[in-house]
Amino acid sequence: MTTPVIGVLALQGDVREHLIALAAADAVARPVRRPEELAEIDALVIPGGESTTISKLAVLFGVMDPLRERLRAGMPVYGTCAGLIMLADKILDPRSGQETFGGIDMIVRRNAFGRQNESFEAAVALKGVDGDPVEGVFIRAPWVESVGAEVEVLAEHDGHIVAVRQGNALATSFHPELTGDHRVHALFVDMVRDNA
Ligand SMILES: NC(=O)CC[C@H](N)C(=O)O
Repeated sequence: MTTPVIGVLALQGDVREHLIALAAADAVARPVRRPEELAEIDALVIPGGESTTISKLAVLFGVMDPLRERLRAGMPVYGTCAGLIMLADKILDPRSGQETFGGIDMIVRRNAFGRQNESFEAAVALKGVDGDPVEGVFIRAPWVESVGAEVEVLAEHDGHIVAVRQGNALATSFHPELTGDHRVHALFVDMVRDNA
């Protein structure tokens, strides 16, 4: 495959940081928010932000269904934080009307770490990333309450699942795009190349 073209869903959230991290990991990165733009990418990142807002805007911009279709067809996807929530087949505590794209057979709890600690950083050993643990930046982060048989758990923090993979879908509760360490994005770009 030539250099993969990876979109960053640009409805809301930290889009710019993902564009920078993907470019550093040798992908062509571009913001996408319209169904026609979705058709032109090899893979997609769903950024952190606010999952209820992303859900509403996805419906408004007409990308909810086209994106679900592409995910069902196996397009590689990586979601961070709110993006992880958007990839969950089920949310434990959804706001009314909140929908997800789905794609990972898991149940997530929103703002799960929030009660103890709104935001924090912790070293996270992530399967698939060699060397030092990654710096996990958790911002009102969800955790994964439970996963189905097809889901591989890649990392835990304090006994809670914070990174998973199912087929071509990768998700982390934390934000590697905010750290300047591009190893997780490089892992995703490798997934995209393997898929080609
Ligand atoms: N940093 C984040 O993406 C926070 C996620 C946010 N708490 C949500 O529920 O969408």
